Amino acid sequence: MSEQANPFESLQEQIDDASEYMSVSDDVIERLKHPERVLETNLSVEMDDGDVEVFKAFRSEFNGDRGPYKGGIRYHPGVNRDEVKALSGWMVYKCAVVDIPYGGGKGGIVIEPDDYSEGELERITRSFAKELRPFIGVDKDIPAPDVNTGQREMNWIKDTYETLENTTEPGVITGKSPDSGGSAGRVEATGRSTMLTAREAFDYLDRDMEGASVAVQGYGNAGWIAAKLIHELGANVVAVSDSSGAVYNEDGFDPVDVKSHKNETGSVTGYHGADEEFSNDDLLTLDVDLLVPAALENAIDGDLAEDVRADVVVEAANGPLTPEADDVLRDTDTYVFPDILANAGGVTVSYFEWVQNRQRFSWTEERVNEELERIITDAFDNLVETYEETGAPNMRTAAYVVAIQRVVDAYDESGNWP
Ligand SMILES: NC(=O)c1ccc[n+]([C@@H]2O[C@H](COP(=O)([O-])OP(=O)(O)OC[C@H]3O[C@@H](n4cnc5c(N)ncnc54)[C@H](O)[C@@H]3O)[C@@H](O)[C@H]2O)c1
Repeated sequence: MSEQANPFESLQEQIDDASEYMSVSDDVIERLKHPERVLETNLSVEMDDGDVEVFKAFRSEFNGDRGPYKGGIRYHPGVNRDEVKALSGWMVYKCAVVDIPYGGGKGGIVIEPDDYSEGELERITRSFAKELRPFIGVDKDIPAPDVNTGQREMNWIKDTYETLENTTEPGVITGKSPDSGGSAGRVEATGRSTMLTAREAFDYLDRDMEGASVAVQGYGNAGWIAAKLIHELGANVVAVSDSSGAVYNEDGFDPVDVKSHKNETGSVTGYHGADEEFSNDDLLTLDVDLLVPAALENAIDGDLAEDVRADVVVEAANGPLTPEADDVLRDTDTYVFPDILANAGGVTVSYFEWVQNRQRFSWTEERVNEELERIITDAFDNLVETYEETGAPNMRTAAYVVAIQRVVDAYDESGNWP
C-alpha cells in the first residue's frame, strides 16, 4: 500500500479531471474541492486501569448543498485530517451519483480498537458522541459505520445523543441494529451494490459472470458480502485477503466457509481450502476477470497498477486507486467502476433507514433490496450514458461529471448566500 498518496489531493485531482468535461466555472469547482468545516477534537477517556488516555478525533462536513451531511465514522490508527476530509468529499459525490438527498461528511478516531476493552470503546465512543452532539442531527449531519465501527458503536452514539437531547431521534445515525431502529438489509448493502455494479459492468462489457474469476482484497463487511453475492451470480472467487495475507484456490472458494474460518481464527490465512497463500500485493496483481479492492484507500498506486492484470476492477473500498493508478489502468484498457457508485449501497440503505426512522415504519428486506437495485442500476445506466456522451477517459471521471453537475445544480438553484 502506497504511503505517499494523500487521499485529499486525490479527491481534488478527481474533481479537476471531471471539470474538464463540464461547463462549470473554475470558482465553483474550487468551492467543491474543500470541506465547509472540520471538527478536530481530543477525547480524554478513563481507561479500565484508571489512567486517562487522549484520542484525536475528527468530523468533516464537506458539502450540504443537496441535503444533510452524511457519512461514516472510522476507528483506525491511520485516521488523519486529510483522510477524513477526502472521505467526506467522496460522500458528497457518492450521494449525488446515486441521487439521494444528502451532502457528505465523515469522521474518525485515531485508535487501534483491538487494543481496548469493550467498556473502554463504549466510553471513547460516547465521548466522541458528546463532542459531535452540536453538529449532528436528523436534518443536519447523520453519521454511520465505517472501518472498525458497526451497529454497536452506532447504538451507543444514538443513545448518547438521545440522552443528552432528552428525545428519541433514531434517524440521527444509521447503521444501527434492528431493535435500535436499523434497517433490514443494511449490513449487506455495500457488498450488494458492489455485486450489482459488477453484474451491470459485465453485462455492459458483454462478459459472462458465470465462471468469471474474482479476487477480493479485504474480507470485512464490504469485501466478504461482495464475495458472497458475486459467488451467488456464478462467479469463482479464487482469492481473498485481509490484513494478515491472501489465500488462493484456482477452482474458487465458498465465501461463506472462508468467512466462518475468519470468524473462528481472526483471519483468512490458514483456510483449509486454500492451495496457496501469498501477500496482499500479489492478490492485487492476479490474472483474474474481476478484482474487487475492499480494504482501505491507496491499495493500488501507479507502480502496482503496472502489474494489475484484472480486466475489470470494481471498487468496494473508498479510494483504493491513486490517480496515477487510474492513469495506468486507463492506458491498459482496464475498466474501473468507481467507489462512489460501487459501494454506494451502504449510504443508500442508510438513507432508507433514515426514511423509515422518520416514518416510524419498517420496510421488509425484500423492499430494501428492490429499491437498492433500482437506485444502483439507474445510476449505472446514467454513468455509462455520460461516459459515452462526454468522451470521459474512464468511468470515474464520468461518475464525477454526473455527481458534480447535480451538486452544482442544487447550488445554483439555492444561490450563494451571504
Ligand atoms: N461497511 C460499509 O458499509 C462501507 C460503505 C462504503 C464504503 N466502505 C469502504 O469499504 C472499505 C472496507 O470497509 P469495511 O466496512 O468492510 O471495513 P472492515 O473493517 O469490516 O474490513 C476491512 C478489511 O480490510 C482488511 N485489510 C486491511 N488492510 C488490508 C490490506 N493491506 N490488505 C488486505 N486487506 C486489508 C481487514 O483485515 C478487513 O478484513 C473501506 O474503504 C470503507 O470506507 C464501507
